[in-house]
Amino acid sequence: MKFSLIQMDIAYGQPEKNRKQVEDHLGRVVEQHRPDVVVLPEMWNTGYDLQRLDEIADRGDLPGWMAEKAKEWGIVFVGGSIAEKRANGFYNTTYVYSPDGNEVVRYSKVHRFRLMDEEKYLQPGERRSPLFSIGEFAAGSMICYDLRFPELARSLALDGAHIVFVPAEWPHPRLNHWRALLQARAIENQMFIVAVNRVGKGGNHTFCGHSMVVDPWGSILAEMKEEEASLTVDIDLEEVDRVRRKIPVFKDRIPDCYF
Ligand SMILES: O=C(O)CCC(=O)C(=O)O
Repeated sequence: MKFSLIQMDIAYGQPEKNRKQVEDHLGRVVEQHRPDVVVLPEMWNTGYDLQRLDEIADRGDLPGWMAEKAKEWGIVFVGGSIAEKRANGFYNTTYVYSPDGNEVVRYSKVHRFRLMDEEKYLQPGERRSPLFSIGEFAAGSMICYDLRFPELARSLALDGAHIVFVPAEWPHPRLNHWRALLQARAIENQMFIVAVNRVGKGGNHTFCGHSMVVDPWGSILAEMKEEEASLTVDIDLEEVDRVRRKIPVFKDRIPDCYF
């Protein structure tokens, strides 16, 4: 199965410009590589212009637009995440669509990143499983800072996830954390991690790119640098079961010992 990661710059607080950029990237990537799955970065419609969310957050247009794109291109579309306005506030939400344009899951980021003031502007997501299917395999999604909470990735793995997507806007100077945590989550849960970060500047932050695919053994199958680019990787999801048979971590867990 082919997975395309779109590592893009995001125009600060300019949703229309960003939608056009996504449309262009998507068309190019799909025509060139014919992927089965395409993944975008976090909050690709607005960037971290949190103070202007009332003006710029999506009010219900983008989910329908992403559904159409999934159908037009016949892809599983992991729509990164978008800033959206709901009746009770703003959320940072991932929508995933099947190739026939149906929504298969939506997940709003639960852990809010104080270093970038998320708790002042965004509501935490509701507690429900971000699990969905890609063919016969279970997949899950989390968003950026969620990566620091091994419990979430472990819950997805315990629910059967073979692959977890991590759309992000992860800034410098923590590139070393990004790389180490992605590998750690893949190794400890013996699953694929497909992580899509943005590049460029926004507000006071410079984002570090290095989107990558990590396999269940912890090897980085492919990694981008710090420029706008896309990456298409062939992933054999059956590798998860092979690794889990080799070192049967999930059989050897002793939940009673974990206080
Ligand atoms: O955890 C980090 O260092 C970065 C997290 C982040 O930038 C985010 O959640 O948007």
